[in-house]
Amino acid sequence: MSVTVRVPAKVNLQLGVGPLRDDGYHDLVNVFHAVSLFDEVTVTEGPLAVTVEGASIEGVPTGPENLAARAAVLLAGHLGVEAAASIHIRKEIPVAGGMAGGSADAAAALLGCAALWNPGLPLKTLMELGGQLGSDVPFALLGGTAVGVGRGEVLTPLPTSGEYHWIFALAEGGLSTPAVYAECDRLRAAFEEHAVWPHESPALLAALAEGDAKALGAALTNDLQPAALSLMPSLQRTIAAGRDFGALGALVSGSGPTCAFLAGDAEHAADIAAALRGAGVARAAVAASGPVPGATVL
Ligand SMILES: C[C@@](CO)(OP(=O)(O)O)[C@H](O)COP(=O)(O)OP(=O)(O)OC[C@H]1O[C@@H](n2ccc(N)nc2=O)[C@H](O)[C@@H]1O
Ligand SMILES: Nc1ncnc2c1ncn2[C@@H]1O[C@H](COP(=O)(O)OP(=O)(O)O)[C@@H](O)[C@H]1O
Repeated sequence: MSVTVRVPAKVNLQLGVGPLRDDGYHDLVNVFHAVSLFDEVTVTEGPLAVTVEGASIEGVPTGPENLAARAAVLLAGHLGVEAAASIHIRKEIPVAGGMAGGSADAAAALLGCAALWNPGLPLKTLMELGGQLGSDVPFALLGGTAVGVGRGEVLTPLPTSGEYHWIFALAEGGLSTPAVYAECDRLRAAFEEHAVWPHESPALLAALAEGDAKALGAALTNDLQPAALSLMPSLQRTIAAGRDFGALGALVSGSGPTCAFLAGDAEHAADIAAALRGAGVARAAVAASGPVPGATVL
């Protein structure tokens, strides 16, 4: 028997990063938004294995360290069953791109394996297990738009109106999430900036509730952006180009290096994507929309 799960990428609409905690993590205010770039994960009963296909899959492990395999092993342990899951990942989400592709695959594997081994398992249990695998995994199960606090794993769905049109400029190569957090701490220390306790942005929440893309564009923020730009200065040109081409908002997605641009409608998004491709400031530029549902069995 086999189950296929479709799971979305995320962009962070607000990433407020608090001080470094004793456990090596930062307290966050992390406004997640699921967008229509998807990985597809097929789980088939059989010996534990991972295969990956996609146009750009360099760096994705196929051994037990793949987050999808770790998810299968964690769930099997929780249920007291054998981790008999042969996992195939069709990758569209950029790797190490700040769009939570690995977390998405872990979420999809949890849902797919649960469908095979214990179909009645509550989503809440899967989200708790997901939080043990990575801070972004619970959101990939939930989808939509939500604010995450703690490490980002304690989620509250946010009310939104309408559909938002995005362009994602993909970079050559990736950025390591721990390295970007470490660079954020280094820059803060170097400039004697004291990390303040982050709060949800009232302007952002109002824009989302009203479906006001222009106001949302103006309210997008990412405290990791200076660190990502410091590690990959070429991203400054990418961000500037998107603004020049009329994006309503522009920022690095999470820990980067993918850059996200907000457009007024689908046509505007297609125009900005074409202009970014023509300007040669990105490996690729793809249009997508949000919010979309979280991991879903097909
Ligand atoms: C930055 C964000 C924004 O959503 O994602 P990406 O943009 O990389 O996808 C997340 O905070 C990444 O979440 P995730 O990729 O699940 O990270 P984890 O596996 O939990 O942690 C990896 C490492 O990132 C750092 N980390 C992560 C979360 C957090 N709140 N504080 C941290 O300092 C720690 O160094 C940790 O060891
Ligand atoms: N299923 C997976 N897909 C992608 N990367 C994975 C996966 N499992 C483990 N990884 C590792 O996680 C790293 C971060 O990948 P990813 O989740 O795509 O990026 P980000 O954390 O920037 O959103 C990769 O470089 C890779 O080594």
